[in-house]
Amino acid sequence: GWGYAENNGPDKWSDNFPIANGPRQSPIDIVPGDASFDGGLKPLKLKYDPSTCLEILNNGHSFQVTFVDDTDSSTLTDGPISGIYRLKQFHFHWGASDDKGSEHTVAGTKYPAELHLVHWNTKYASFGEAASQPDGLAVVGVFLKIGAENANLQKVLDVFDVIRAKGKQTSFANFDPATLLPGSLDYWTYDGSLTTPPLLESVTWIVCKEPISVSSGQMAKFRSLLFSAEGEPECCMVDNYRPPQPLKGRAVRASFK
Ligand SMILES: NS(=O)(=O)c1ccc(NC(=O)NCCCCO)cc1
Ligand SMILES: [Zn+2]
Repeated sequence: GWGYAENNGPDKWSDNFPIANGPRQSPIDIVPGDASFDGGLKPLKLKYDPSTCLEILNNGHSFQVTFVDDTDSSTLTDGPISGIYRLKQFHFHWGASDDKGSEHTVAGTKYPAELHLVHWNTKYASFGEAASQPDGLAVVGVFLKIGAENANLQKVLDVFDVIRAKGKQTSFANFDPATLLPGSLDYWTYDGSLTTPPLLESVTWIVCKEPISVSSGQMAKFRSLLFSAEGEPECCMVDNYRPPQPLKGRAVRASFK
């Protein structure tokens, strides 16, 4: 299956997923000077209920925290979208060293990691149905920058020992993903895709301008996870990011001046 190695990584994904060369692929390099301020963009409205937090899983590509999404308890509204989008999961992408790891870049700058909060449009019956629609998904991206230890993030890192290998999962209750958001919710937005196979072109991307902090020691903890399953040769989960893709004429709008 697909991965991030030389033989199955981003340069090979188009073999099985030809949409990899499509017109609205993600991530992209965001050039602030090329983004156009849109006064019509509303502030993001994120309303998360910690009691909808369900479990944490190592899926062999990243780790993800999944949420109960059978009611409108944890939602994204306003911002660049219309209607109600429900939180399904959040996950991260990161590098083997602090000089790389984010998927989106800002004027060529790579951050050590990037958080993705994945939401689906409730005008569709399910995440899977929404994922195949051009307005089906909305992903909020938050950059992580090396600095002070992040106590909220540490709550997630503290369970890594039990999900070290691919396929491991454990219950993870009462975590509030709002604690991982930056102080300012200024954002850039553009039409894009999933950044991993199936690379579906169904994502309204909402990338926050302000990063959150992570310490170098915490980044080392991310790198203690494994791409490999128990009983397989150990392969550290690092560099699980897709590089920026061609903009192909897309507009990037800014919610701020
Ligand atoms: N990195 S990302 O663009 O935020 C992302 C989010 C979800 C997924 N995929 C996912 O949740 N499920 C895969 C199956 C989608 C079709 O049902 C892949 C990439
Ligand atoms: Zn992602």
